[in-house]
Amino acid sequence: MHMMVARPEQWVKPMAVAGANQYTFHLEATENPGALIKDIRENGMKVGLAIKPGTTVEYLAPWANQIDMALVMTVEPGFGGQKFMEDMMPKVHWLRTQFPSLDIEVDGGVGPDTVHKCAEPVGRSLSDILVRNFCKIG
Ligand SMILES: O=C(CO)[C@H](O)[C@H](O)COP(=O)(O)O
Repeated sequence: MHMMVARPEQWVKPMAVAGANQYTFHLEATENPGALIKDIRENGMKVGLAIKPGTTVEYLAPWANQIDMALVMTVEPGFGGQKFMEDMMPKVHWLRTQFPSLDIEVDGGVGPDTVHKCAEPVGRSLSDILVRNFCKIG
């Protein structure tokens, strides 16, 4: 579950009860990421940590060894259909280099014209999970 919400603390238990196996929250939305990570684990879920385009990857780095997945937003959160922000790719590259076993998700503007930019290999594939809400095939 990608929880693009304010006060993500309040939805941990309900999502676990609903059967979620991973809980991704936005680093910008909490004042205590460590406590939230612990709570998610204690509720039996994997931890995903997302950052908005304006947030530096160094802000995420202290938590990288405690999470299962880092999500680099390649659009501003809010709505679909936005243009892929290629200038977010250095964040992905840096994370892949510093934390080789960490799963990395890219969300926003991913499509036939941009997907290769997310997937160029750096040891292993640059990004592991690509999010696309609407995709026309054929
Ligand atoms: O919630 C989102 C952004 O707030 C979407 O996950 C993101 O925009 C992906 O959509 P698209 O298919 O348009 O790239």
